[in-house]
Order: sequence, then structure tokens, then C-alpha cells
Amino acid sequence: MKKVFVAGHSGLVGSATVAALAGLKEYDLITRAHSDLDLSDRTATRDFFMTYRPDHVVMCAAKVGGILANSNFPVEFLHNNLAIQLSVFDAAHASGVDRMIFLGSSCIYPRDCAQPISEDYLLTGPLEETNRPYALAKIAGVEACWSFNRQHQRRYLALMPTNLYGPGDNYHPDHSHVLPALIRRFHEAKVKGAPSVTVWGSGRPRREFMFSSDVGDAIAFLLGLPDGDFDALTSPDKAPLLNVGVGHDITIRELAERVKETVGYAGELVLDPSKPDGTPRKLMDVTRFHKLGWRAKTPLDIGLRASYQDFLSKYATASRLAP
Ligand SMILES: NC(=O)C1=CN([C@@H]2O[C@H](COP(=O)(O)OP(=O)(O)OC[C@H]3O[C@@H](n4cnc5c(N)ncnc54)[C@H](OP(=O)(O)O)[C@@H]3O)[C@@H](O)[C@H]2O)C=CC1
Ligand SMILES: C[C@H]1O[C@H](OP(=O)(O)OP(=O)(O)OC[C@H]2O[C@@H](n3cnc4c(=O)[nH]c(N)nc43)[C@H](O)[C@@H]2O)[C@@H](O)[C@@H](O)C1=O
Repeated sequence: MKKVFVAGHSGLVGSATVAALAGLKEYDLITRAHSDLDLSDRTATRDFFMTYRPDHVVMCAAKVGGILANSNFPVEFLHNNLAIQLSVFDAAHASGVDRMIFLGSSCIYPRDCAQPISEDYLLTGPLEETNRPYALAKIAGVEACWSFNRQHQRRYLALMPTNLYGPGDNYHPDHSHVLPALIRRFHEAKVKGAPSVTVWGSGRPRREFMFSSDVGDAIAFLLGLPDGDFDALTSPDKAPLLNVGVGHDITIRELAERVKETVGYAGELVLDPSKPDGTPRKLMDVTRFHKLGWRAKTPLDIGLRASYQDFLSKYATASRLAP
């Protein structure tokens, strides 16, 4: 039985990973709450790894947020992510972790690169400025995986998901990602009988949305690959980079219409062009993952309905909804 440490298990991706792995007899899951172990504390993290000696790590712990949080708190998005990564990579190597799946993000790729975005486009152009600090921290994580593979024959894989959503999402009105933000805004407008709902930006940017259980499933699939296949993904001669997504995207305006319909809101939709659009488009090229024999399966309408139900259950208890 392999011991798997899921770092950041309480978050959107971490909880989906735990759900995907929990039923599998091959794994013994290890988790720690942020309040019990700050993964940016290098000494405490090393002690933890040396004590529990995980075989595998799924690295979902990070400072995460939407376009406005990234714009307003660049220091935290750069610093916290670099600190957590330095600490976890160091401890994982010191304690002999065999496989790591490090979660990055589609924003590591150049702002204006060709679509769909292939893994080969990394570092081929300038980054989007609203999330450059976060993207640079994540690029450092990709480089860390590659460096450990080259210098120490580790098998550390950097998985780059597209925009994610699902149960346990962050529904903060300003700091969350677009999909949970719109669920909350349309719901509150419906309850208050407000005549309109504001959607940030021009509505023209395109985004690809993947349901969190699909990324959990993808991680379980990767951890379960035979050694030869995992070795091929992490061989020292190339960046150990793998995109994961659904393979199609929609505009933010189309997303807003879909959320409006899911929530059952009858009013108008108003665009606020004073808010940033961010990257015009980031559709992942998922050919490499598909060739491994895995595909995402949750359609957006199913995922949206599940997310709205999750929001309603959280809304009733007001957890994760401040302010
Ligand atoms: N959400 C998305 O759309 C996307 C996410 N990703 C990537 O997936 C990964 C997970 O994201 P997601 O699940 O959405 O993020 P969440 O914010 O939902 O979860 C982050 C997790 O990390 C924990 N954490 C944060 N800082 C620390 C720390 N210093 N020590 C210990 N634990 C810490 C949090 O605990 P607590 O809440 O208690 O602080 C939480 O469990 C990230 O690497 C992110 O970049 C990639 C693409 C898209
Ligand atoms: C996952 C990804 O997430 C971030 O990048 P992003 O894709 O730009 O994410 P976003 O979900 O915040 O916005 C997507 C689009 O949607 C528009 N939009 C409309 N109305 C709202 C709204 O109410 N809230 C938000 N947040 N956006 C809105 C918004 O103006 C933008 O055009 C980075 O953290 C990045 O680093 C990262 O990894």
C-alpha cells in the first residue's frame, strides 16, 4: 500500500483528490490541516515528511484566487506560493518521495500564445500581467520538478489544469474565480429581486471550465499509471509538464447566461468594462493526456447544477462566504 500525502486536502482540488483516492485499496491517505502544519514553514514541513515518509505527494496547497485577488495581492501570490513550494519540494526529496504531482495552472503560458495551448509553449512569450506573480511562482514549480528529475532522478510531474470549479469552491464576492462568483451574485440578485447583475469586463474573454471531480479523477489516473508510463512523463530530457482540461471553451458572457439559467434568475445582465478581462483566451491542448487514455467527463450543465447545490448548502450555513 502506498502512502499518499494530499497537501491542501481541504481545498477545491485537494478535496476532489481525496474523494477520488479514498476508495482505492492501493492508497493510505495522509492529510494535515493548514492550522496544524504551515507548509511554508520549512522545518515543520521537513519534520512532518521525515516522520510520515509518504511514497507519493499530490501538491494542491497554494495561495489561489481569481483575477482581482491576483491583481490586488501580488506579493502574497508570489511569496506564499514560492515559500510553500520550496518547503514541500525540499522535504519531499529529503524524505525520498517517489512520485509527486504538482498542481500548476494554465496561466503559466504566454498571454497571447496560439490556441489550443500546447505544453511546448511554456516560456515562449510574455505573461498576462494580472497574474504574472502567481504564474512565475508556478513556473518555478515546473522548473523544480524538472530539476529534481534531472539532478536526483526523481519522478515529479507538473499538472496544469484549466479553470476549475465545483463543490467546496471559494464563493467570495471579489476574490473568487468567475464561476463561483457569478453563482453567488445571480443567487443573491434572485433572492433580493434585483433588476440586474453585473459581470466584470467585456464578456468576450474565453475560458475552459473543468469540474473538480474530473481533476481528482485525472490525478488518481496519473498516480495509478505503471512505472514505465509515469517515467516517460517525468523523464529528465524534457519539461515534466502535462495539461488537463475539457478541450473546449466558452465566452464569459455565455458562462454568465448559463449560470443565470441554472440559478433561475430573470433579470438583466450588465457588463462592467472597468474590471479587467485578463487573458483573452486559454484553451488547453489536451492531446498528450488523451493519448494516455483519460478524458474529462462532466458536462458544464451537470457541473453547474452540482455547484449551485453546493453553494445553496454552504449559503444556508454561511460557511466560506465571508463577507
Ligand atoms: N481553482 C482553480 O480554478 C485552479 C486551481 N489550480 C491549482 O490547483 C491547486 C489547488 O487549488 P484550489 O484547490 O482551487 O485552491 P484552494 O484555495 O481551494 O485550496 C488551497 C489549499 O491549500 C491550503 N493551503 C494554503 N496555504 C497553505 C499553507 N501555507 N500551508 C498548508 N496548507 C495551505 C489551503 O488550506 P486553508 O484553506 O486552510 O488555508 C487549502 O486546503 C493550486 O495549486 C492551484 O494553483 C490550477 C488551475 C485552476
Ligand atoms: C484559474 C485562473 O484564475 C485567474 O485567472 P482568470 O482565468 O482570469 O480567472 P477569473 O476566473 O478570476 O476571471 C475570468 C474572467 O471572468 C471575468 N469575470 C466576470 N465576472 C467576474 C467575477 O464576478 N469574478 C471574477 N473573478 N471574474 C469575473 C474576469 O474579468 C475574467 O475575464 C487567475 O487566478 C489565474 O492565475 C488562474 O490560474
